[in-house]
Amino acid sequence: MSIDYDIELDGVTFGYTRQPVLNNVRLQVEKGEFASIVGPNGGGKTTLLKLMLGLLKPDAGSITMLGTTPEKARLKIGYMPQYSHLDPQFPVTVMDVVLMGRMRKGAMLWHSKKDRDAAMECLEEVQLSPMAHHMYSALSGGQKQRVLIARALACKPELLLLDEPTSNVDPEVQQSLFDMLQKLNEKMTILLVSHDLGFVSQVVKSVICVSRELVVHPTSELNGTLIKEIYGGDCRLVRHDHRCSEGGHCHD
Ligand SMILES: Nc1ncnc2c1ncn2[C@@H]1O[C@H](COP(=O)(O)OP(=O)(O)OP(=O)(O)O)[C@@H](O)[C@H]1O
Repeated sequence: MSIDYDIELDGVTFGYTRQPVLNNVRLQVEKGEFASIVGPNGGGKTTLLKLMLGLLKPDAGSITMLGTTPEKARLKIGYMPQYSHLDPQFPVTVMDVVLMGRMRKGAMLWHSKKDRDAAMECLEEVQLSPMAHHMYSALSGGQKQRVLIARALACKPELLLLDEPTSNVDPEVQQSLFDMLQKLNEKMTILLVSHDLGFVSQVVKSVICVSRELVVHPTSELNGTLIKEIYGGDCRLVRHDHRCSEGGHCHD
């Protein structure tokens, strides 16, 4: 039986200058997978996501997303960027922010009832529908993250790419984001970038380490030596007990 991959990179090399940021990257993420990219600052994680979205073009190698080119697949990929360019004080409602995810090239500036219904469904998904008409600026950090995830969901994606979804939120909020992402993973493939190996090792089935080269590990392989390899000498050790099997993943 052939395996269905949502993300396939073969021999991808890319550099902003002559110096490559990513070198000969090979990667396959199966449909339904929950995978994470980890690695040191400047290791090329965000660059890898931008290549997957077709926002950057590889110097060598090929990228297949949802069985087609990144450009063609883009409408079926929900993307939450690392730092939202949205001014947190900008006077927009929660609904306005989610509707931004429904905007298409050449689309009108007004939104149809269908758009509004779809945006409300996404807010229900992240348990924020009662706040649809609240000002975005009045929300907590964790609620803002949820709204941005709802915006990424608004295009009804088959694949969700999240760049640092847990930055600037406290452990309790991280836990609720974690629960929410696991629920979403029942319906779509998720790839997230995170510095937080503690968070990642609880959630995902495989960890993709990016530091110019790329290595994929099952989360069960994560240990102090490997973490040092990923992040360099000075790092916080994260202990976790976690097993992966074909039937899914579970905690000891
Ligand atoms: N637009 C750009 N022009 C030139 N160099 C860039 C550009 N964007 C990123 N870089 C460089 O490419 C390298 C990889 O950057 P990237 O943002 O992909 O890393 P990252 O792993 O996401 O880092 P972080 O964890 O800090 O977000 C870095 O050395 C960065 O300085």
